[in-house]
Amino acid sequence: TSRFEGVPMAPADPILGVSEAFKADTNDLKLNLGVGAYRTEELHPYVLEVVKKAENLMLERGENKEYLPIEGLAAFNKATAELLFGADNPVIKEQRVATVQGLSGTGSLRLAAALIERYFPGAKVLISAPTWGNHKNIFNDARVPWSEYRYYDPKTVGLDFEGMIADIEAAPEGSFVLLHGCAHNPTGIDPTPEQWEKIADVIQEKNLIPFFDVAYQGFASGSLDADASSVRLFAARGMEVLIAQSYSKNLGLYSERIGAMNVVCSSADAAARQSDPLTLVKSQLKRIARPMYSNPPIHGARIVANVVGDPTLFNEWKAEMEMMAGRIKNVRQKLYDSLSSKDKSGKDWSFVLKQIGMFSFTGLNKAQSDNMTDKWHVYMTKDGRISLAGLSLAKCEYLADAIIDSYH
Ligand SMILES: Cc1[nH+]cc(COP(=O)(O)O)c(/C=N/[C@@H](CC(=O)O)C(=O)O)c1O
Repeated sequence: TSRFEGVPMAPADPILGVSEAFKADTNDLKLNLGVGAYRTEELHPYVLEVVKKAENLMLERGENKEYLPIEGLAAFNKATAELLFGADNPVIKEQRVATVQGLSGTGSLRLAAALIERYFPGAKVLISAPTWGNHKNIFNDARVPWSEYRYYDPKTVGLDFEGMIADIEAAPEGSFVLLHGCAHNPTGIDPTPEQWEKIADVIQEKNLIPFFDVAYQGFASGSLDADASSVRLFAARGMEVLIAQSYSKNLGLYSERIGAMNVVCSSADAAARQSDPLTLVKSQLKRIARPMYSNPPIHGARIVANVVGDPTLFNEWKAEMEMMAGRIKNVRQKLYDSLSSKDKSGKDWSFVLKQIGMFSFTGLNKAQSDNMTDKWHVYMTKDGRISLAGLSLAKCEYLADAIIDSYH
């Protein structure tokens, strides 16, 4: 007998496990609306043109594969902070941002969780109800306590703003509040600019710490600046903020694992570098990263630095992001049209149009989601989320039939 027999079977991942089930399905009607990964109208994965151009440039240069510093590629760290805030933002000019390259969004969130666990003992993180399927795992494994703030209101299929504010107001001083920068996952429901102002007010009044997860900058609206407006609003108030970034979706670098952890500190006493909070925080993020993975992979960092660093490539990237966001908006509209023309029940499907980003939160419960898969071969997460990025215009009628059948 093996000494590993006592190891229990881990549950399938609520999101990535759906892709495994999809692959196993032999029915050619099958649709993978599970994982949030962009697909073309032909439902193929998409490598951005600018990524190919940057990689050709890199190949011609014949760069080496020496270890990166623990904090990552300097050119990437500079570019990623400037993308997030805008190069002329005071937090950049005053050098009040510490940036450490992370293993994409997940790895960056994990670095921050480890920092919280180590230097903010007892502090908890407030996460939205519902939230991205991996947030709870990340904080559980980092042994950081969390609790939920109300976010989704099934009655209005909208934001429960009063509940959200009440739960944030009730949080103990010094708690971290995890916020989705844009394109909330899984609901696709974002606060309005006025609501973001109120959220910032409450976090400031209650002396809480804002912690942004920015996984879709530029991919939600097609504009890098618009999608970063919530983060920039908090920074403009002089607040200290944690921000995790990912280039999985907006630059299509899913498996390159490229992202960053940014910390905005209120004071950056550049002279007294030793006691400067940024230096202290960066030193501890490095201390955490070294035994975890030592130093990050260089390839994705170079791609981002090359794309952002070259004005032609940067503009081409913006155009490709608008194209991707545009295709998803078209699919969203076509799905809405199909649902409202096919469904005779009089149900109001306009929530499908109001939601932003990659996902639509259908309101289908677990049993109904199971019906989508078992009967219609539509693969989606059991919280009722569908990734529109995996949907083509050609398949919208079929999906509408499946949703209507599953609802009623
Ligand atoms: C909000 C959010 N934050 C972080 C991540 C992590 O992505 P990374 O590739 O580590 O940078 C994802 C990925 N979301 C999609 C894929 C996944 O679950 O990993 C998803 O929700 O389908 C998010 O949706």
